[in-house]
Amino acid sequence: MSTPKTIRWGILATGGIAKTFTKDLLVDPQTRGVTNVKHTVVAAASSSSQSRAQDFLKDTGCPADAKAYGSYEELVKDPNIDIIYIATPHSHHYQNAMLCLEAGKNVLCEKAFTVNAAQAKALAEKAKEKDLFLMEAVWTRYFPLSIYVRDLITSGRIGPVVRVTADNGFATDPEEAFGDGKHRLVNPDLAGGALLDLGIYSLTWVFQTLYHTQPEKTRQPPKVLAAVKNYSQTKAADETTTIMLVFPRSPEDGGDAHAVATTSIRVTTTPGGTHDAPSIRISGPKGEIQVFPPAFRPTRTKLILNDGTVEEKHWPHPGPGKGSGWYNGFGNGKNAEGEGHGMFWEADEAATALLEGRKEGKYEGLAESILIMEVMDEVRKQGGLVYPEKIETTKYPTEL
Ligand SMILES: NC(=O)C1=CN([C@@H]2O[C@H](COP(=O)(O)OP(=O)(O)OC[C@H]3O[C@@H](n4cnc5c(N)ncnc54)[C@H](OP(=O)(O)O)[C@@H]3O)[C@@H](O)[C@H]2O)C=CC1
Ligand SMILES: O=C1OC[C@@H](O)[C@H](O)[C@H]1O
Repeated sequence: MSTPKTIRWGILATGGIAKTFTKDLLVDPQTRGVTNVKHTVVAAASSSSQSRAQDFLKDTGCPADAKAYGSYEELVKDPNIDIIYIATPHSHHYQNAMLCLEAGKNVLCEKAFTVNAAQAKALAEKAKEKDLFLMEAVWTRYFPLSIYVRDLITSGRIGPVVRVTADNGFATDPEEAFGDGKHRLVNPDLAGGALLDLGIYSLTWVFQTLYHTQPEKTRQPPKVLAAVKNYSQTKAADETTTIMLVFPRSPEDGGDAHAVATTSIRVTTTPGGTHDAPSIRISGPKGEIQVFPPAFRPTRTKLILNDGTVEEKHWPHPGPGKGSGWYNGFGNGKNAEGEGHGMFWEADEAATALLEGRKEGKYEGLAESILIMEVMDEVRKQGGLVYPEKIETTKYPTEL
C-alpha cells in the first residue's frame, strides 16, 4: 500500500458550516477505508478579524502551526495551501472563488455554487484558463448512499426511472425566526431563500437520479415549470418553492421522465420530527427506491420491487466515536456516537482529484453545476425572484 498524499487545506470563512467541515476534514480517512489521501489544515481566514480565525483553528482542533489570517486576501497568497474551501453565504461565493482562482488556488466552494448561472460559467472559465480544480461542495453526491442509489438505477433494478419526487423543507415561522430579515436564510443581500439553500438538495436528488445516471451524450436539460411563494417580510427571498421538471428521453430509453422538487422554510419534510416517510421516491416500472430524510444527509434507503423484494439499508457516517457536535443552518445538533458528519467524502473526492490531476468533481462536474444554476435561474424568473444587482453581477471585483 502506498503512503497517502497529504492535501493542505485553507479555510475561507469561519461560520457554522466551516466548523463542521473542518472537524470532518480532521477525521482520520482510514476510519472510512480511504487510504490514498490525508487532509490537514494549514490556514484559516476570517473577514472579521484575525483573532476570530485563531479561535476557529483552536475550536476545530487544527494543527498548532496553522496560520490565522484576518482577511481572505491574505489567505489566497499563502503558498502552502493546495486547496481552499469557501464557506461564506451564497451571495459571496462568486467574488470569493474568483479571488482564489485569480491567485492560483484550487477551490471547493459551498452550495449553492453561485447566485446565478452566468457567475458559475465565469468561474468555470477562469478555472479552465488557470488550469485549476473547481468543484461545488454538494456533499450529498459523494455519500456511499448516493453512489448506491445511482448504481441501483444504472443497473436497471427498477427499470428506466419514470418519476422522481424530492422534498427538503424545515418548519419554522420565518417571520418569528428571522424577524429582522438579516439571517442568511431570508436576507436577499445574502441570496437568501429556500430555493438556493434547501431546494438545491431536492434538485440534487432529481439530477443525480434522472440526469447524471444517463450516458453523457444523451443527457438533455429539463423543461421547468415553477411556483414560488415569497417570505412576507422582505418579499425578495422565497419561503416555499415547487418545481416540476420534464427530462426529455428517447422512447428506447423509457421516454420523458418527470420530477417534482419541493422546498420550504415554513413546512417540513419531517412533521413532528418523524423520519419514517421517504423524502425522495425514485419510481420505475419494476419498483421504487426510497431515500429517507433529511435529503441533504440521508442515512437510510429502501428498495421495494414489484416482485415482493424489499432491501432496506442503513448508511452510517463513520467518525471519531465521540458524538461530535455538528451544525446546520437551523441550529446545532449532535452526531450519533461514533459518527462524523459526512462532509469528508466530498473532501476526499477533491483531494483525490488533485492527486489524479482532475479539474472537476467526479459525481457533479461543472457543466452539471451550471445546468442546475440555469434551472434555478428559470425558477426565479418564473417566480419573479430577483436579488440585488451587486450580488447578481459577474463583475469582479465588486464590493459586497
Ligand atoms: N453543506 C451543508 O450541509 C451546509 C452548507 N451551508 C452553506 O455554507 C455557506 C455558509 O453557511 P453558514 O456556515 O450556515 O453561514 P454562517 O453565517 O454561519 O457563516 C458564514 C460566514 O461567512 C463569512 N462572511 C463573509 N461575509 C459575510 C456577510 N456579509 N454576512 C455573513 N457572513 C459573511 C463570515 O465568516 P468570517 O467572519 O470568518 O469571514 C461568516 O461567519 C452557505 O453557502 C450555505 O449554503 C450551510 C449549512 C450547511
Ligand atoms: O446545506 C444545508 O443543509 C442543511 C441546512 O440546514 C442548511 O440550511 C443548508 O445550508
